[in-house]
Parts: sequence; C-alpha cells; structure tokens
Amino acid sequence: MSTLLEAEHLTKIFTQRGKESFKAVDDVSFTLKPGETLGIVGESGSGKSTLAKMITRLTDITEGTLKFEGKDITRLKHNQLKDVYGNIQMVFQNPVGSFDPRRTLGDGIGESLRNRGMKKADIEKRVAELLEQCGLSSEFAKRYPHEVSGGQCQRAAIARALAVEPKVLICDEATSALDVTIQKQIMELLEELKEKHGLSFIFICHNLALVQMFCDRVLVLYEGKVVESGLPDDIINEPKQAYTRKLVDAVFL
Ligand SMILES: Nc1ncnc2c1ncn2[C@@H]1O[C@H](COP(=O)(O)OP(=O)(O)OP(=O)(O)O)[C@@H](O)[C@H]1O
Repeated sequence: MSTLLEAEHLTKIFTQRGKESFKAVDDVSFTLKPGETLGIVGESGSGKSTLAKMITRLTDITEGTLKFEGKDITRLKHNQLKDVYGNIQMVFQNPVGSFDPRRTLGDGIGESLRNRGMKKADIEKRVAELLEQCGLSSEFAKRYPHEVSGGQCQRAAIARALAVEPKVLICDEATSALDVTIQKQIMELLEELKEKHGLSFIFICHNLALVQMFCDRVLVLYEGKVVESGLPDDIINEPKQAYTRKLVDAVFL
C-alpha cells in the first residue's frame, strides 16, 4: 500500500521575544496509509494540536520533513498551500466557534466551493448533499451556528471539511466537547464516512477508549515526543511506559 503522509523528525520550536524558546513537538515521525486511522494521544499540553497544525500546514514546521503522496510540502507557502488544504482538512473541538457567527452554516460549508469558482446553484446543491451525508437535512444550510446544537454544529463542521473532498481528515478532539451519546453518534458518522469515501484519519484525543474503538495505530505523545506507538489494543493492555499506563488508568480504572 502506498503512503499518503510521511512525517520525518517533525519539530516545532516556538520563539517569543524576551522569552526562552520552547520545543512543543520534538522529533516526531510517522506514516499514514490510505484508509488508515492514526490516533494521537497524550495529556493536555503534550503537543497534539501543534502537531496537527503542522500536518495541515496551518503552522510552520521548524525542523523535519513532511511529505504528502511523496511530495515534500514542508516549506510550501501561501498560494502553494492550496493543494494541501484541498487534501488535508481539520475538524476542531469547538464547532460553534469554528463558524462565523454572522453567516449561515450553508455559507460556511460552501465557502471553499465558492473559492473554487463553483456556481451558486451548484454550491447550494452540493451543500445540501454534504449536510445529508452528515446526517442533517438541507434546511440546516439556512441556520446560524447559534441556532443548532453542539452535535449538529459538529456535523456541519464535518460537512464543511468534506466539501473539498480531502483524502485526510484530522479530528482534533472533535468529540470532546459533546456529551457521551452525541459523541458516539459523531464517531459513528466518522466511521461511516471512512467506509464510504475511503478517507484516512488522524484522530487526536485524550480518551484512549475512543482511540481503541476507532484507530488502527496510535502514537503516545509526552512533552512533544513520541514515547510509545503501536496497535491500540497492545498499548492499552500492555503499556510499556509509566506515562502511557497513567493515560490508560485514567480511562479504564
Ligand atoms: N503559539 C504558541 N506559542 C508558544 N507556545 C505555544 C503556542 N502554541 C502552543 N504552545 C505550547 O506548546 C505546548 C503544546 O501545546 P498543544 O496545544 O499542542 O498541546 P495539546 O496536547 O494539544 O494540549 P490540549 O490537549 O490541552 O489541547 C503547550 O505547552 C503550549 O503552551
């Protein structure tokens, strides 16, 4: 199987004037194959979101190499990043905050299509299709973010991410802000989209139980470094590091 994403020795150093520089991600390497789901777990502050933003190229990479389908995308800038955003999309923890409050959900979902020059009538049709794929009626296109529930808004955010037909979807704590039953419904939707569209996922989460259900492999991050990686069942049943055991115990004990 070919490799979709290949990350080698990714490192992110934040520098702020007058302050010591800080290494948030430290020498992280992994691969992601088509149709695969890679989980990234770690406590708060371990570097998960920073790593996600490096992969989507929403933030610069200080050191290391990132390749998508064999092409080096580590240092692409501005317009050159269009293709990356078309292939790798992200869904965030706070769905309501990720939409512009003054614009309808339909407007937000259709934005990338407008940017690609799609006609208004075609955009409306496609937005309705995307909403339905994500379990919402097309009527939701007219609503504003504050007029829907958190779970419905996350479905709309997933529809927005799918609009450009990405190959990789990065979910950064995408279900953490939702209550348990809604969390389960969103996980089922992601699973269904994975089957239907052959999507690959990077699933960032601090809950190892969700990772066990959903992921093929998992990386455990601690202070920006990968301290353990492997099959979720192995990591959960036989964690090699005390840190991983702590994460496991927090969920399963
Ligand atoms: N722009 C920034 N400038 C300086 N430090 C930053 C910046 N962004 C993140 N950090 C630091 O990098 C570290 C990793 O943050 P990150 O948000 O990636 O962690 P996380 O594992 O996603 O945490 P959480 O689960 O709480 O979201 C933290 O110590 C954070 O304070």
